[in-house]
Amino acid sequence: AEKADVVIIGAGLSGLHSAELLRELGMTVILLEANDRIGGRVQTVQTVDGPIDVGASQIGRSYARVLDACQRYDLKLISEDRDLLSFGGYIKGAWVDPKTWDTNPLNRTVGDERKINPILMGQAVTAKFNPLKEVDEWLDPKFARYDISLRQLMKRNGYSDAAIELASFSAPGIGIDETSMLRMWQEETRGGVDRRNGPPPPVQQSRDHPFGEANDHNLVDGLASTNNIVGGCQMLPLAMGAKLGEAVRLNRKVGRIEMTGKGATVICTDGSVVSARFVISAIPFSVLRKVEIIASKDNPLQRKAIDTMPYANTARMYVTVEKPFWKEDGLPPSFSTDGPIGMFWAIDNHTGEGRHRAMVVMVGLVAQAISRMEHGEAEAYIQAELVRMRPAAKGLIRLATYKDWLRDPNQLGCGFSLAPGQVNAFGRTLANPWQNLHFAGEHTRRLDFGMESAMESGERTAMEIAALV
Ligand SMILES: Cc1cc2nc3c(=O)[nH]c(=O)nc-3n(C[C@H](O)[C@H](O)[C@H](O)COP(=O)(O)OP(=O)(O)OC[C@H]3O[C@@H](n4cnc5c(N)ncnc54)[C@H](O)[C@@H]3O)c2cc1C
Repeated sequence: AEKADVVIIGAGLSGLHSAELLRELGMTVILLEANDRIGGRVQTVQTVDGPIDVGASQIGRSYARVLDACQRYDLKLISEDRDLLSFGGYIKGAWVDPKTWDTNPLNRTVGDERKINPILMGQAVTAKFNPLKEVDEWLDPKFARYDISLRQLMKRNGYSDAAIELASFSAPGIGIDETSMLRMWQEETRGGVDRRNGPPPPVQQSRDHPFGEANDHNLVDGLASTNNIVGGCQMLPLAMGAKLGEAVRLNRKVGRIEMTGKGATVICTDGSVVSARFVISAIPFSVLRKVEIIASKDNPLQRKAIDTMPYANTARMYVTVEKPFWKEDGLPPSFSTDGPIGMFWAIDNHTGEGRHRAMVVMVGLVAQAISRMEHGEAEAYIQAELVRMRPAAKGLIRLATYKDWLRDPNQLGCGFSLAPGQVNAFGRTLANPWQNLHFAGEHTRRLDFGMESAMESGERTAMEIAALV
């Protein structure tokens, strides 16, 4: 067996950051990566239309560690150019205008609910009842009673069945029954930090699209509210990996971890073996549950977390629209639907004419359903659905690339979730070490979100180990 002080499983941002910090502390590190590339959920695909980030791309002003790493590796940031054109809704087989929804006969909600944009019901209710002020409060037992679903929250607060039905297709998280409110509010409360770092309102207030995809483009200390890395986001893990050099081993899928109390042995599916004093699992629980973990002391609660933590999916089809078909049919360029393709995001090209970039964005239960189809079948189905709803789009949509994160065998999902009851059951302890096994990855976040949470967890595990040697 090869030997190192620390063996890290997974070369996503969390594993890479942990490795760079442990190396700075003088430890020997080996990083085992199942894939033939590093970066995990940071992936840039080269297409005929240029590089496209099919995973993470957006870097906020308060991404301290990510920004610091970009500076260290001399990566250039630019204000994101992905503002969305205005949104409509295709609900129950009809086009609805959010502005006149209040008086639309299809609107069966009651009282004040009638005024809520139907494509935003889930998000609006989630935001309205968020009791958290600080980024760590989602784990505070003081808020344990909110470890419930969005449906339960809406029922508790007297919402009509029609409002609950609408909320089910715009619920943040996996779905209206599947995700704990505390998990949803963690993300929302953390998002508030970025908003506080931006220019004062009303800069973004006039936008009529709902998904926080509008960049305010106002530079504060040289940063817009949303920034991208020039050349694609994968430039960051590539730079980190290049510095680690031969410590990163590609095509090494871990199949087994054996812990003895004094150390651990990690065995890959190709038969190669690495022994180390410490192991860091920097892979999602969706794939860790396929790894055999042998420990001299069992940890039933952690096993439960690894085995049952749900993962959300997103599938996205990135396309070029040859000419703006919305000028033909007079409907809003972007739209959200309660049907099987979720959302169509038309991206502003700043001229209003000619080619536009666009994305079909499937999240939640819609994304889980589309995953049952092979890529080719899914692409054809999505194109057909688009043309069914927007006949004017026929022949004008050209595929750039498609990515379904649930079908990626090294990811099996796009991001961690916690079901109602799971924050109280194991959410507060799942980042704790189990003998020599430490846990990094965005799913072990405490305060942060997105790429920054992966970096946060890499830093935490490096500090845990530094404190033990
Ligand atoms: C579509 C999408 C859009 C996103 N957009 C943003 C955004 O705009 N901004 C933002 O901040 N965040 C975004 N995120 C979130 C961000 O990408 C993640 O939080 C972050 O990259 C996770 O890093 P990680 O190290 O925790 O895990 P990962 O990146 O998943 O790394 C895990 C690694 O482990 C490897 N692995 C798996 N199994 C094994 C095994 N058995 N043996 C060895 N290796 C294994 C995998 O191949 C992978 O490389 C997005 C995510 C997705 C999917």
